[in-house]
Amino acid sequence: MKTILKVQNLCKSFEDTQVLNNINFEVEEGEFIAIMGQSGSGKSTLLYSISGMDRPTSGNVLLCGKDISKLDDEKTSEVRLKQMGFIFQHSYLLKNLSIRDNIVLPGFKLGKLSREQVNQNADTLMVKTGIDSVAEHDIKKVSGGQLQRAAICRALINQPDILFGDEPTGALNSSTSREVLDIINAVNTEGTTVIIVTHDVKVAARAGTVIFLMDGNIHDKLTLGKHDGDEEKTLFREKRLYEWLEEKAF
Ligand SMILES: Nc1ncnc2c1ncn2[C@@H]1O[C@H](COP(=O)(O)OP(=O)(O)OP(=O)(O)O)[C@@H](O)[C@H]1O
Repeated sequence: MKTILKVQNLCKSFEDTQVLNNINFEVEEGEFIAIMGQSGSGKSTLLYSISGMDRPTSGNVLLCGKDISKLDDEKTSEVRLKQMGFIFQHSYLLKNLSIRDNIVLPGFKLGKLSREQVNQNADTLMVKTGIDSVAEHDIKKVSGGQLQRAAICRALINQPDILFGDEPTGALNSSTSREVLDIINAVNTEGTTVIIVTHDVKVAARAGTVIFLMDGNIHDKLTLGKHDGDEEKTLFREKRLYEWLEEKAF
């Protein structure tokens, strides 16, 4: 297996408050990592520092062997557009644009493929995620679950190496959340590396490895192995994770 992301001695401070202390970990291509930890432990700060959304105070972040932590803003944006996809709790789709137009936008911006090819790829993604019937709808006229699926399609339009998520199902009800998680698992099974921050055991139990942050340090890791979609095994994974978190007094 190839290492896709290598985080070395990563520290992050805001003014005189150190939030991340010397974080080290590696992610293999095709892994699914969940980052958990108490509120304020530094989960989002870690996600932003390894995905070019924020700059570490010190340390290195190697993406496919290339240090992205010292790149200027323009180069960082380029790396993010080409190699990373992002989903958040809220979809942040652009108002007054259709679902399709939101999805194709990063593809047009990258300009690697023709507009026709980008549109075809958007069609494939929308069929896969079950939103092809609302492709031309205004984003104000679709459900929260459909919006989040559209956000996933937008994140995947440039075939990123890594899909990052910050509480990607945090605003969804439980059945919609399950459907979105199934999509994320399917994307991962097809080979995209996934790294998400979550408080939710049901979300983290979909990951192969759970990293537990405490006060800006990696306190522990739990290996659950690849999720294969089996519902009974999902329940077992959730139970295993609950027990592990209980040990940590989470
Ligand atoms: N831009 C910022 N400026 C100053 N302090 C910040 C900034 N961003 C985060 N922090 C601080 O860093 C610490 C970690 O925040 P972070 O959002 O990473 O935690 P978290 O584990 O994701 O929390 P939560 O689960 O509540 O979202 C907090 O004390 C927070 O106040």
